[in-house]
Amino acid sequence: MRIDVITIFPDYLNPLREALLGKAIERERISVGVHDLRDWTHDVHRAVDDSPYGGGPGMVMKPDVWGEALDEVCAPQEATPRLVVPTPAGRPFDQKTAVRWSNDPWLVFACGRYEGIDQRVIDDAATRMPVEEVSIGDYVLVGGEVAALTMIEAVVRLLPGVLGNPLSAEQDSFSDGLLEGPCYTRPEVWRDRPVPDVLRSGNHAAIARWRRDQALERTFHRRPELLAALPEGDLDKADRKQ
Ligand SMILES: Nc1cc(-c2ccc3ccn(Cc4ccccc4)c3c2)n[nH]1
Repeated sequence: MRIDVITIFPDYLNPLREALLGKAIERERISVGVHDLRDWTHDVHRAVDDSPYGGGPGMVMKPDVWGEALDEVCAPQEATPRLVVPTPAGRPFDQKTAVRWSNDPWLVFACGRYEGIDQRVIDDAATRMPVEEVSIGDYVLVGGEVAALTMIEAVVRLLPGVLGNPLSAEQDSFSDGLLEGPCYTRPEVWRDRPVPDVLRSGNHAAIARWRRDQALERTFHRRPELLAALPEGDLDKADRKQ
């Protein structure tokens, strides 16, 4: 997978070079290009923003600069990129989206700042490539870089050969529609708190049942709407006793 990120703060994307994602780059599972939007300005001030038409607070990112940047970064090659535009006004990003995008050959992230990017940039790009305006949650960030890092991590960890233990991606929270239950490791007792006996019983059926019950209970208390969204028949008889 190729990933390109366009931003006025390229150093914000340095964490991509660390740890798991850094290893994925070293192993050439992904290639990452980070581009400074100001490289496509032509004025002495390298301006990327201007006042909003219609008035209002803040500034809007200029369409001409973004247009030239996207023309170059997304220039047609053997694959067509999916353009991802983080925004508080976007469709919610979720695990299903991460799984869908993990099959793409090329993702380009357009990271805005200020009050956002002139809408005509998105509308123009959509005539040449799939474009998705996406939110990572109902809270307001200052720019798109943190959202891009979040989504890139969620997608790249799903690629074969990236995670040390591929099973953990399959057993993710949300992969079965439920939240992850609690996890434990040594010591067996810590500050007078023992590990639940069932986890040391060696009875794998009982362990699986306990873990499922914990996931159901946690989902019921913290995210009840996820239970309502479970596909018909996903809750088996044993679950209904919960
Ligand atoms: N889930 C999520 C995404 C963002 C996000 C993404 C990109 C940008 C670009 C500029 N801003 C600041 C902004 C503040 C308010 C209204 C509009 C834009 C951004 C915020 N916030 N929260």
